[in-house]
Amino acid sequence: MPHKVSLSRLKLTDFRNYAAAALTLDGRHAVLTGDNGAGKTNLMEAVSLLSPGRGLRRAAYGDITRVGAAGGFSIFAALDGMEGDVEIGTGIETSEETTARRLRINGTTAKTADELTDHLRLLWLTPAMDGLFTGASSDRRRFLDRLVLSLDPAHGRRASDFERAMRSRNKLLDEGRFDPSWHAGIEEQMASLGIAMALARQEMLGLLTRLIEESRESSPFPSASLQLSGFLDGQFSRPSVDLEDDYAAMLAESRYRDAGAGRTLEGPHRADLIVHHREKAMEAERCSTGEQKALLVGLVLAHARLVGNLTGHAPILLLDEIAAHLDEGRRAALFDLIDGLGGQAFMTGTDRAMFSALGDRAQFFTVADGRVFE
Ligand SMILES: Nc1ncnc2c1ncn2[C@@H]1O[C@H](COP(=O)(O)OP(=O)(O)OP(=O)(O)O)[C@@H](O)[C@H]1O
Repeated sequence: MPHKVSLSRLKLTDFRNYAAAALTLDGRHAVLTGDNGAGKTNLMEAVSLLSPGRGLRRAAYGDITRVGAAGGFSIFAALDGMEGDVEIGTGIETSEETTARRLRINGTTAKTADELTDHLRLLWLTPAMDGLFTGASSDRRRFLDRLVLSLDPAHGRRASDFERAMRSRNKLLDEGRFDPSWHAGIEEQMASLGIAMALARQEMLGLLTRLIEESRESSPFPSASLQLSGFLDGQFSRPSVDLEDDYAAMLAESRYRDAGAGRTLEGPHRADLIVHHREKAMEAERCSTGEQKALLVGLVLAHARLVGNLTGHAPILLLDEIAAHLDEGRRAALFDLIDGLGGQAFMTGTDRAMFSALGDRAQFFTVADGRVFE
């Protein structure tokens, strides 16, 4: 069983609808129940900001600050983390738009938010992700990149460096500048970063596929088969240096075409994650709403198991309204599966009775009007 990483304290100030709130957790799962609009998802969002990036809503930091607050928001958390006890403080100073947040780990300012991944890994599933299989490919790419990131923290830097290089190339093309040496430098950089990104995604899918196959029999959820499409299709077994050379050559050849299109038409930014319902041999997008949800839950839990196996530390799970729409038997099976992952899960719902099968495996909190109590 992987080591359990668990939050023991959470304090919020001027965060969404919380002027001030504090939770003391005892290491079990945390169930948050309350009416619509009470602040359950806001609490999950606060926990999600203990990972790099903009959290589970991908919100602008300025929007997170409580309306009417004089300054910015802050989050404080204490946890038994991957390297032992740790205290994390994060937030922004003013409610004005900002792209950076302050981050202190054990009282020391962190250089980058990537340092958070030394202490905990977080995975989430929210109702906003329900349309993942039918929605835009950019959402699936982001989902996939989050999966990669939770195992390979360098993936985020790679992706943002690739984006930056691609923007420079697009700008040169837009300005009608076709200086071969300028382009070659940028395109070489794009090739090395882009191929590394694609290979990291492919490796992640390979690991996940193997794990899904191994646990197929015991899972109450349908199993997904996963493929990347749209970039390097069928070429992943080739040496990466050859892939880099080919991609750089492809970029060099397509300068005029890309200038006409106003963007770079080939690359890891065009890849898509293709998911099939394995037992039905059906594309996920053609499955029913309930089947899609079950596939997604199965996928996220398989990934949580993978992170636990590979890092030796179970990730913290944020599962927003996960038990809704499930019958009693399926809910109980789901809770057993979540508990069996060995980590701490945060779960929300409107009705406490929905979580009764968790019994004393969970600590129950009531959320009402921006207040939270046991
Ligand atoms: N920056 C903000 N300042 C103050 N209130 C905010 C801010 N952002 C969001 N809210 C409010 O927070 C409230 C709680 O939102 P949240 O999404 O957490 O509810 P919830 O308990 O998850 O509800 P549901 O069951 O409907 O999903 C909403 O009424 C929303 O208007």
